[in-house]
Amino acid sequence: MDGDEATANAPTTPAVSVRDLKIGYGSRVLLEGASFDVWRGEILVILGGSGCGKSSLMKNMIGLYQPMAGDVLIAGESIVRAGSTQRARLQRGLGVMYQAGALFGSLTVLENVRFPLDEFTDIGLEQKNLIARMLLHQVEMADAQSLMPAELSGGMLKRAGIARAMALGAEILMLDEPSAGLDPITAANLDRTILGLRDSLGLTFVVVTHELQSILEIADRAVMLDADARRIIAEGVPSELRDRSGDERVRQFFNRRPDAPAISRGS
Ligand SMILES: Nc1ncnc2c1ncn2[C@@H]1O[C@H](COP(=O)(O)OP(=O)(O)OP(=O)(O)O)[C@@H](O)[C@H]1O
Repeated sequence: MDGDEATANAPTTPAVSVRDLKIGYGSRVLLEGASFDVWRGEILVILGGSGCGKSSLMKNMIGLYQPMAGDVLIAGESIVRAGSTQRARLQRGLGVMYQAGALFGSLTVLENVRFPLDEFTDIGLEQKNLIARMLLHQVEMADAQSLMPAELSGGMLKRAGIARAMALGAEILMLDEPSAGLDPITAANLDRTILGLRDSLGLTFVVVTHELQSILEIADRAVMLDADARRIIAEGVPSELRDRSGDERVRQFFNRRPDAPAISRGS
């Protein structure tokens, strides 16, 4: 048996691989020794309390910031060590939605979704409009294409942001706090859309959130960060982390207990 050949042909390259990553700002370290994989078609959630570095981790994963040490591989290629051309190519395979959807206020919803195609492709206008409408249809926003962002509800802004993140055909979507600021029903509907996109298009999602309900609903796996430990303190299936984690900090999070000391709250 040819082991090398088997390895080369095995469909085991993660969509994203985070390897011994150390991140921070200036001399301040937020997280170190972080390693995990995101598999194709998987929804992986990054969770943890406020300020533990979830968004910063995501920004390092998409090559927006340079980590202090370690590596991030996108489909096997390092986005950390990539030159600018290679990095731009890798980034085009990553669709990113920032917290508020970040739409341009002076453009219609359709124009916002079309924007990456206007910027990065030579496709004709009719074709681009067709793609943008199709994307809006996929996020259940077909009727809103002519509206301005100011006319949209919070949930609609997020949906339009997701459609725009998909415009260049990204297979990996990174969503920063998609349910933040949404009422529970709107958040649940958005969760359903995210699951639908994964199921119908096979997209891979990395979702930063601390919305417990959302985590339990959509995540195949979660990695949990902790500000004090500056490490990943848990990784696994959310319901198993909730029910079986031996770590009090993890149980506190999943059982919605406030930031009480991990000890002394027992019986
Ligand atoms: N560009 C930056 N320069 C310096 N410090 C930053 C920068 N961005 C974030 N920070 C700091 O890093 C820490 C982690 O921030 P980050 O936004 O990554 O956390 P988070 O877990 O996503 O928080 P939240 O859940 O509140 O959004 C915070 O103390 C923040 O002030």
